[in-house]
Amino acid sequence: MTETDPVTAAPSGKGLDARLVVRRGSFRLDVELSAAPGDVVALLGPNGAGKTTALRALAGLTPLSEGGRLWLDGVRLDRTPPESRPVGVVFQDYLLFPHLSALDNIAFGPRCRGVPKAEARTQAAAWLERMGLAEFAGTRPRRLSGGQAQRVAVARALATRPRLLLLDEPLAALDARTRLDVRAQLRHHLADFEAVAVLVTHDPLDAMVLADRLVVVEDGRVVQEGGPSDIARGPRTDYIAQLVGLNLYRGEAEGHTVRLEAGPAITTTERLDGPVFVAFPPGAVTLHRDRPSGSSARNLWQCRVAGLETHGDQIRVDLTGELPLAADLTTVATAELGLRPGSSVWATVKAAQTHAYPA
Ligand SMILES: Nc1ncnc2c1ncn2[C@@H]1O[C@H](COP(=O)(O)OP(=O)(O)OP(=O)(O)O)[C@@H](O)[C@H]1O
Repeated sequence: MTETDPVTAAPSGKGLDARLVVRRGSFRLDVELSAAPGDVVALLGPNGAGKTTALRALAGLTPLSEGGRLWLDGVRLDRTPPESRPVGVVFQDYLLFPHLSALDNIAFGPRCRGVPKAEARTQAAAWLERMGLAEFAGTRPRRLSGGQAQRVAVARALATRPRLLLLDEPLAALDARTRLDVRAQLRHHLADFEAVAVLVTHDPLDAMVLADRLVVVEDGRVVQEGGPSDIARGPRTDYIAQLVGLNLYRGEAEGHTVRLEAGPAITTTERLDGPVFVAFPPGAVTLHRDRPSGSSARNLWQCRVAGLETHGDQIRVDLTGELPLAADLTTVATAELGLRPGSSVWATVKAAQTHAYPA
């Protein structure tokens, strides 16, 4: 039984309305989550942030603690046992029944919900067809590839016509190529899905491609939420800035100058006053061996190379010094500058390439 307090009034309207309060040892999750039917929400966050705990609470596998609530389509769910919830779950490692064929794996859900066997199998065959897997109807899970198995798992969850679809790192176990295919197909199915979908992921690309809205969780709390492009343009924590590949600083603006809490000032194009964030991409940073004399860049800092790593077709240079920052350079530029850990360099960033916004 849950320890949840009775909630007096049912929220009006369809969709999900939840406050997920869960205690696990010294960890406390407290996350508000609401979504309309048709919404795809991604829960994004670092290891240990509480994403899986949130998903387990939605599925009913972990009880809510005091102060929590969970409503779906105007019905209170937190006292409903997991198997009776209109919830479909897709796990990262598929969890298909090994002794059942692909078709019977999908038919299992409708069967459990009282659909007669022949009808459940007809529905399952239609799902396999939709997934492009008709020829694998009689195949057992161990003979399916990772991508095929994950599609069967998605079909199995959707076949029960859930009002809430939960996806826990659904692409994490797939190799890069398969991931691309399954991501595209999943996007298509989620776009057609008429109820609420909640996706847990580490991968910002999965989140941005699959979800309409991102909810970023750190240490059991929501630290930022919004559309993918809003989050990418205006990250509000170091974790999110890293995720979307931006250098991020906090400071106090006075006109075009932002004095950082620790470190130097940054000149920006936006005119602002008061507490702000300033962000710029690593690609906006130019490095010089010697202090540049004729540079028009307003922002010039002396730095030391802390590390170098390959990042796509570029080299990501990790810099410490007056201002810790990441810079992206071509391999040729890195070689020409003779950069190695410990090298002393000057970094410039044009004001026009920074973006400042209220904190
Ligand atoms: N059974 C448990 N008992 C006590 N604490 C737990 C238990 N399971 C998880 N925790 C703690 O709860 C916190 C949240 O874990 P959770 O698995 O939800 O995070 P996550 O965001 O899903 O992380 P990851 O991305 O690594 O899967 C962590 O601090 C973890 O140590």
